[in-house]
Amino acid sequence: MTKTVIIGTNHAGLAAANAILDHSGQEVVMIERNENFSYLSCGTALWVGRQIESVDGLFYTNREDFEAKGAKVRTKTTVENIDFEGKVVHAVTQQGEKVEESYDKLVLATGSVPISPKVPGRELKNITFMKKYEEGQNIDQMFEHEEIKNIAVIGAGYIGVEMAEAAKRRGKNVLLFDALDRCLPSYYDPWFTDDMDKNLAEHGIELHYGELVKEYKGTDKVEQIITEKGEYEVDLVINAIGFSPNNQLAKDHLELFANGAYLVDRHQQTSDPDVYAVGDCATVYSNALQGTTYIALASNALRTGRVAGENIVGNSIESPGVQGSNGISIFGHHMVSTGYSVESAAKFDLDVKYTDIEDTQKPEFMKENDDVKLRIVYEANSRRIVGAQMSSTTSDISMAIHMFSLAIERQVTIDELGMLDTFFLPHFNQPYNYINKAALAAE
Ligand SMILES: Cc1cc2nc3c(=O)[nH]c(=O)nc-3n(C[C@H](O)[C@H](O)[C@H](O)COP(=O)(O)OP(=O)(O)OC[C@H]3O[C@@H](n4cnc5c(N)ncnc54)[C@H](O)[C@@H]3O)c2cc1C
Ligand SMILES: NC(=O)C1=CN([C@@H]2O[C@H](COP(=O)(O)OP(=O)(O)OC[C@H]3O[C@@H](n4cnc5c(N)ncnc54)[C@H](O)[C@@H]3O)[C@@H](O)[C@H]2O)C=CC1
Repeated sequence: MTKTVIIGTNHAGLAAANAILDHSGQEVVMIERNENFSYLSCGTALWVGRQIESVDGLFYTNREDFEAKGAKVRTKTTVENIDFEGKVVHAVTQQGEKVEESYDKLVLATGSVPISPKVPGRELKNITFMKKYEEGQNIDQMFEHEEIKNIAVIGAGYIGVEMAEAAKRRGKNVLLFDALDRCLPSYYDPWFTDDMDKNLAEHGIELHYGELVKEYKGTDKVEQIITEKGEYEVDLVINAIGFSPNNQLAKDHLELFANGAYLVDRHQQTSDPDVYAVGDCATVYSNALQGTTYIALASNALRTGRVAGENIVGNSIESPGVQGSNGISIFGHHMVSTGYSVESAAKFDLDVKYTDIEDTQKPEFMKENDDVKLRIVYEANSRRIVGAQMSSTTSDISMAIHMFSLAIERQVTIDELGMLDTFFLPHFNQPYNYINKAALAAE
């Protein structure tokens, strides 16, 4: 009987536990410092912005599901340290009781922690992050109060843009700050983010780009934000300037990636053969980069958790690697991307070209139509596709990006895409689909 201890039971830890518990003869202990399980943080902005009726649906499992499969589940229990020689995990419960668990195999699924801007006044009340369920609940309750009028969101990445929309949907004044000169810089080129910035501004969100917070001012609660460009009255600050891997428990024992994530191979194994790392605390293999990188996404957490679990029970499977596919929809403006944008490719020294198209999805003669914008990024010498970005204000384009994700994984070239068999039916497509057209136009 192999005994596996899993530290952290959110998306990655749960996926690993499920993969192991699907096989007999396994002992699994799951340790989690929070009380709740499997919270889909992506729903926070939807709930706070009242786009969904309740938060209840944002939990997709619970401890009873895992106990029914024979796992021992320790919630409200924080792992304090790990004896890697003796293979023993030391933890403490919220009541202060010391517990320890020996292990044959260990899965680190401790996720990520929000990056906190080190500015004076950050300890004032009404300055919050947006990672945990409780933080989302707290923001939601504060939005109930009339006097909470001016909301500053620091960071115009995924969380920041989604929370800015949520606050605006609740009738608040919203100031959105970012260190860079646009929103969503990690995954999209300006050709796309300019449209999103226009969409945000048209919905009354005040954009403060290229503006760094220097200080928070107030007596007990935050009242003002000071930047190098001005001073702003605020009642609530939401910090969303990125995550860093939570490597607290093993940073002195395991090999680390440049940003501190646990370095893992394609089996999710760390430099200690009995220790696996999954989700936001670990690296991933990028098929676009053809190398190791760090991409914190729930989609990666689920897949890496499963790969680790399968390897622990003896199925020596390899991760197929990832493309960092992602999407966002703000006031009905949909954007999806996979792999690298032109700007992010440059950061990774990928020498790329790109081809763009703006088109309608159906023939002009159709009464109703959908707009679509597509950029395909490909490596200059190999001509293999390394990225794609798409947007539409009228239709769901998410399925198309999955095709580009597979194309990157399988190293399809831009020339192969030009003659890809895409069906023609006026209700859906033109005789030459916009994907074919963009690829055929590639230089
Ligand atoms: C607001 C928001 C919206 C998001 N939206 C999306 C989205 O739409 N799509 C997407 O793909 N991704 C999204 N993400 C990112 C996604 O949530 C993360 O990539 C995902 O949660 C990573 O899962 P994980 O299990 O690796 O880590 P985490 O979710 O960070 O979970 C780690 C767990 O480990 C526990 N833990 C840590 N240390 C200890 C310890 N010492 N002892 C015991 N327990 C410990 C923590 O309490 C936590 O429960 C969003 C994130 C946020 C914050
Ligand atoms: N739809 C989706 O797929 C979603 C994914 N996520 C994931 O969760 C993780 C965390 O999301 P975010 O916190 O939004 O990170 P992010 O990396 O997407 O955005 C962080 C933003 O903060 C800015 N920034 C950095 N330092 C700053 C500073 N000092 N002052 C002002 N701005 C600063 C950056 O320029 C960037 O625009 C990301 O990995 C993201 O992929 C989160 C929400 C939704």
